[in-house]
Amino acid sequence: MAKEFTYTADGETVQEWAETEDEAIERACEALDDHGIDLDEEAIREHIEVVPSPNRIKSGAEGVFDERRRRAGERAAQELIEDGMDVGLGTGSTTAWTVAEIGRLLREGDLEDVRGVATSLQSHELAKEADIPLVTLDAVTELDITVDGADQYSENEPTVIKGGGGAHAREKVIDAMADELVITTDEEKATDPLDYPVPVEVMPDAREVVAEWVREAGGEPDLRMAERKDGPVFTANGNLVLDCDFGGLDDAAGTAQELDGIPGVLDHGIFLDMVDAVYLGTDEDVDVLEF
Ligand SMILES: O=C[C@H](O)[C@H](O)[C@H](O)COP(=O)(O)O
Repeated sequence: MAKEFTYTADGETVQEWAETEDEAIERACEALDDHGIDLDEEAIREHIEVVPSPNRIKSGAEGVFDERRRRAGERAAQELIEDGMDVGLGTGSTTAWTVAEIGRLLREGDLEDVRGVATSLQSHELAKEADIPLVTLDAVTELDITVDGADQYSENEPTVIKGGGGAHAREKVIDAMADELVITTDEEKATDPLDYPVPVEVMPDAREVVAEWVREAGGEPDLRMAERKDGPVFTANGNLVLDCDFGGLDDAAGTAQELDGIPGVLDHGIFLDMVDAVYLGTDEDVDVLEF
């Protein structure tokens, strides 16, 4: 988790984040000086909160500090999580705010007895740092709710595309186990029909033949390459990811069915008819779509 300083005076907001509290204080002092505001270190510390670290999330500071995603993620935690719930904790920049907010509500005594199941190592680490008690996936068979993110959502059907961070196979299990699946996202990710290239997790040795079968199903597969490592991305399950461009998914159910039937595929990123609600952050507020 990173640290963020926020201070508002005379209608002006000074906001700085850093990986450590000391760095955040240093940046806050510089920013306050620039604004001619005098605040001592103790007061600065009082205005520092724990926030998700952009260095550990694929979309970086631009995604994590997108106000619309932050608003949606936090609002979902405030409105949906209740005492005693077992909660699936989604992956990505938007649900990172849900995880951070659940942690804050627990620390401040506004929530109790909540247990989380992480959908990825990223959300596991975040939840640990946010002091959310965690249980392993094999310790539970049902969840009260999962709050997850999406790479694209539809305003007209309860289907999303996920897996931009390669976490979709585990996410699909945890999303399916929940009585309620709520997607947190921002208004820019709405598209009809869905056309985000579908992430397909595939056994490494089977990548060429699976790519061929994806082509026969009408998709154009592209092996996902790593950014700070030579070669391709390996998932948490030791597999590869083919990003498969099908153009617009006029028949999402048909495409999902074809991908389900390909040997060597662990899972794909079409989450068909799974969504109960979408919390979408807008520039001003959070809108809720219910299905
Ligand atoms: O594999 C990653 C997940 O499916 C994420 O939930 C998805 O990529 C959305 O992430 P973000 O909220 O950062 O856009």
